[in-house]
Amino acid sequence: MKTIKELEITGKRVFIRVDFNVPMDATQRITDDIRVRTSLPTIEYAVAQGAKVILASHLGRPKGKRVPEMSLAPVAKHLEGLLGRKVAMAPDCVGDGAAAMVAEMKEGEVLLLENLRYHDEEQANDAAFAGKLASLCDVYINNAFAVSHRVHASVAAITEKVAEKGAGLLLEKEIAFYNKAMGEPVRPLVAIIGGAKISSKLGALTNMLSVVDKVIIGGAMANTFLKAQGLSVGNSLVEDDMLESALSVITTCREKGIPLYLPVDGVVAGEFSADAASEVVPVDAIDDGVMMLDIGPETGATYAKVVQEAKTIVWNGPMGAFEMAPFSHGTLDLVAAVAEADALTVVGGGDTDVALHMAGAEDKVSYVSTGGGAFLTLMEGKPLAGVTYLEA
Ligand SMILES: Nc1ncnc2c1ncn2[C@@H]1O[C@H](COP(=O)(O)OP(=O)(O)OP(=O)(O)O)[C@@H](O)[C@H]1O
Ligand SMILES: O=C(O)[C@H](O)COP(=O)(O)O
Repeated sequence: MKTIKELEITGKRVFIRVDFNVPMDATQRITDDIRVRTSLPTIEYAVAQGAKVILASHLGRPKGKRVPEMSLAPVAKHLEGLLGRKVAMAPDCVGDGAAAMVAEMKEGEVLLLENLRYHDEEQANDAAFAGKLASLCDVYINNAFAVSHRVHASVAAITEKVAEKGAGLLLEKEIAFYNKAMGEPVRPLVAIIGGAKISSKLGALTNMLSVVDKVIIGGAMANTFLKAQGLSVGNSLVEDDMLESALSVITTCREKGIPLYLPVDGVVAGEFSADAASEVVPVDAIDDGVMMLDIGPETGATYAKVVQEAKTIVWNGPMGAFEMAPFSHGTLDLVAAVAEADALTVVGGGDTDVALHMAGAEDKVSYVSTGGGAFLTLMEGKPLAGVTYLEA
């Protein structure tokens, strides 16, 4: 896979697929701009090289309709502030309007196309649609790591329609950090897996077991592991159809001699609410009427110790329902431990990133991935479609 720096882009129309799928509040104010900021080095490089920079992204899931709340116009404004230069906004990503704006571009100018997913053909990986996008440019760059697990027109089919293609600096960096952590890890390598469901992370968990030295489990997925071991977890979120899978992970760890850390205590409450009265109980004393919403302090202390001894850490998924203050300690304390660890630390997953931000620790880990599903795909040991198409 070539990178943007290996391609001749001066004076050329360079189409950069970015992932500006950013969270916005009801007034369309961007509430977290990490995906925009991490795109800047590639955009600035292309501008400095005198390319005509055409940016394209999706935002949300408008299902082929022009949903005004999912317009990228607010992102163009925001990007303008970050870049310190004008960012023109095209009325659509294909069609005469976009083509006319591209035709008038001068070297070093930046244009953002409107939401790719206003067209069904984007997610259908439609070849004709990809051809229309490709007709806007001379060079295609994929810098959209977070959507590179999707076989969509602007990620996949377009690569077959352009003369020159390559990776942007963000895509390159994401892959490099992940490969450094998982490909040639300084050991011990510790995987921390949390979040809501085992079902969404079983593939990642299973794949990680062939590489990691220790595994820490937290979040709601720990409940299923505890239940699989015969413990009563009350009303806690459990995936009953995953009990067998949880047991098989436990067995594999035992056979391979991989320590698997599960909670020994937890913070429980009668309801999923920030105002609910909560208490700490051992995991073998969870009453019928309550649910476990965070790991407890004893568990947190053990997890912190494992993290402190690690030389490489890969983390996806929070330890509890951290959005609510009474259940945030497990996750935030672990963020603090990971931040202090003398280790290569790679963190991925939307909610895990939010927790890092809450703790103000995003600069204290080696790398924060911009991907959720894409990061998980790497953890599953699967190739990223976007990368495969760039290499073909
Ligand atoms: N014990 C628990 N009971 C119920 N919900 C929990 C529990 N622990 C964590 N959660 C919830 O799990 C969610 C995060 O899980 P998820 O697997 O989506 O994390 P992620 O991989 O970091 O994020 P994303 O899926 O956005 O990339 C949070 O909303 C959190 O409240
Ligand atoms: O937010 C993400 O994970 C990416 O932008 C991909 O979005 P999608 O899950 O809607 O394809």
